[in-house]
Amino acid sequence: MLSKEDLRYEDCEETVQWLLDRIQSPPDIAIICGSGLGLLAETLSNPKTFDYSQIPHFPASTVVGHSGQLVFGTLQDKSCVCMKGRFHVYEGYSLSKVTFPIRVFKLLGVKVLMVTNAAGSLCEKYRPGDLMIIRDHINMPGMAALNPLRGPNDERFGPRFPSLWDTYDRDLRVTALEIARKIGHADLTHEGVYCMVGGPNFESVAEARFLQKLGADAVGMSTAPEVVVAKHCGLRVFGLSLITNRVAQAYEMQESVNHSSVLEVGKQRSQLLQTLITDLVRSIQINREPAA
Ligand SMILES: O=P(O)(O)O[C@@H]1C[C@H](O)[C@@H](CO)O1
Ligand code: HPA
Repeated sequence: MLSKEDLRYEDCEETVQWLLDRIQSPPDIAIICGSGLGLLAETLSNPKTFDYSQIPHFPASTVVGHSGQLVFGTLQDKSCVCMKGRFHVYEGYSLSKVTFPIRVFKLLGVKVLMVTNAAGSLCEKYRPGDLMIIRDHINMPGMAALNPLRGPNDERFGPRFPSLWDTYDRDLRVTALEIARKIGHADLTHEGVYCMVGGPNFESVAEARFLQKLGADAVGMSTAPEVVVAKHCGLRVFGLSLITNRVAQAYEMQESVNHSSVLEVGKQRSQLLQTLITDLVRSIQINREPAA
């Protein structure tokens, strides 16, 4: 049964119609800006911006560093939409709300979803300021039934039992690594496994050790639900983590992390992220089906 919190296909259609009435051309590519990474949205030309509070059924952003705006515009001649701020489960939102924008993007005609996030490093060789192209994820809440696909399945969005084996698009990952090499940042660009936890606390030492043993290279509090829903509805997905801190895996390690330091690293690396995403957008070929 759907709960009162769950948004339906018809709610999605309402939001899509509201947006279509106000934008010039529907987007082909959607970009979600993680904590402190909203400056990515400033790269769009001819921007048309909506506060989340204006958009029917959209939740509000409550986290510092997530300004709560949807920006439509052009990047490298591609029609794009940027989420300046995402929704997190720890804010108290249902997974249906957290992932609602993805379904809106799908119905708007988006083909490719690019997700960015801030994450802590569990891998010896990752340093704050490094980038991790997401190869795969571990959805900790999802594995414990906090999954955005829980409940009745609406086939208009996708199948009951989607497979996640090839979720993070191979061609986009390869191209992103090539771009990192070309712009001279191969040394700080890795490919790895992102693990989502519910947050909002940062990890205890025992939790960090556990996640590292599970095979996670970086840990954060978002992304997996958005990606599950994107894959469910057939979007190509690219994911990029900005490593903002090391996660202490020994009581002797003097690693302190807080949200301000996460945002600070985001600011320092925003130019690099913009360059990488912009070059990746340039490389994407969009095949729009001819109008009927
Ligand atoms: O939205 P993202 O996943 O980038 O935000 C990360 C996780 C928490 O929301 C916050 C912690 O500083 O950064
Ligand atoms: N843990 C969880 N989420 C995060 C971290 C972290 O260390 N850094 C940025 N987001």
